[in-house]
Amino acid sequence: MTPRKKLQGLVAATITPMTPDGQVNLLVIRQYVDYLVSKQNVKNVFVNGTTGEGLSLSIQERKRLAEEWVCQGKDKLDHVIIQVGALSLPESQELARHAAAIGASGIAVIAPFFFKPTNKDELIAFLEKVASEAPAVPFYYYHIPPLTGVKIRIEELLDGIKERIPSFQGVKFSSTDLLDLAQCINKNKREQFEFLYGVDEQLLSALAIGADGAVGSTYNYLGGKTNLMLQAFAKPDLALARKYQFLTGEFLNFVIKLGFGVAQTKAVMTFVSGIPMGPPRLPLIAASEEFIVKAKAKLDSIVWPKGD
Ligand SMILES: CC(=O)N[C@H](C=O)[C@@H](O)[C@H](O)[C@H](O)CO
Ligand SMILES: CC(=O)C(=O)O
Repeated sequence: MTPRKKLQGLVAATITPMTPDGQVNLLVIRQYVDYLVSKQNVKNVFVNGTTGEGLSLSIQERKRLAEEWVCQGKDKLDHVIIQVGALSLPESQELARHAAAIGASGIAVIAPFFFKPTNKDELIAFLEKVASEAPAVPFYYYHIPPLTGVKIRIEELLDGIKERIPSFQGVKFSSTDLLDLAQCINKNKREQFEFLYGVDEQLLSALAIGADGAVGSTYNYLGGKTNLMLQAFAKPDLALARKYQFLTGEFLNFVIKLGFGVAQTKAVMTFVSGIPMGPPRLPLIAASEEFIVKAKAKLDSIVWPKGD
């Protein structure tokens, strides 16, 4: 496999823009790319994941979106990772082949979550069948146990994984189990795997333990502030890094209490960026006007550290 730049820093888990009548709106992806790069300083994206409602889209919609992100991201984005996981193995394989054909920089696979793998061997068997359809494309496992119910620990999963999946590159780690993350990082130093953390409200803790970067929904609209947290951490100016984590956390803590999910993320991104993200797809229901008013007031009230 050709050597590539290790993925570090922030990756925006992209929202899937929709028209008011619920069609995927490809026309705003170009503007979306420019917004992420110029306003949030975020140059990596993770498409068709949780935030992108990837599992609520048809295969055709997923392919068209992946194509649009790769096409619009050309010469602007560093990495375009496509989430190709699906409940059906052949569909997942088809999406993996498609991602490879259009030149995606990586693929990620979420664990099947209706019939669930109950142990490491079952999970690896599934992942291997998908990865082998795109053998030259860096492969990420997407670990999100609160949504999939698949709780197989990553420490266990990674043991010997390169022999089964030679393209294995890393994990998108959306679990609060920092002990598991720490053990993975400690045991896999030689492998150069990438650990991308996915619980935005506690990214600083994951960085402290050695995460390389992060994939998350909030980097769509708080990417700039979170980049400043990363810079402070690298310096290191821990007091400043904490300040950023406390403030982004203050916003998330507030909206989580109101009820916060992908529908609300779409609404927040719409008022912050000005790009119409539209409604979510059923079974998700659009955020209420009351939520939007309160969330906007909260975000506007936050006083960020000076020098920014
Ligand atoms: C469950 C979920 O959507 N997790 C996202 C990524 O994995 C996060 O980016 C969260 O949206 C974020 O941490 C806010 O809670
Ligand atoms: C947060 C994330 O990574 C996702 O939406 O898939």
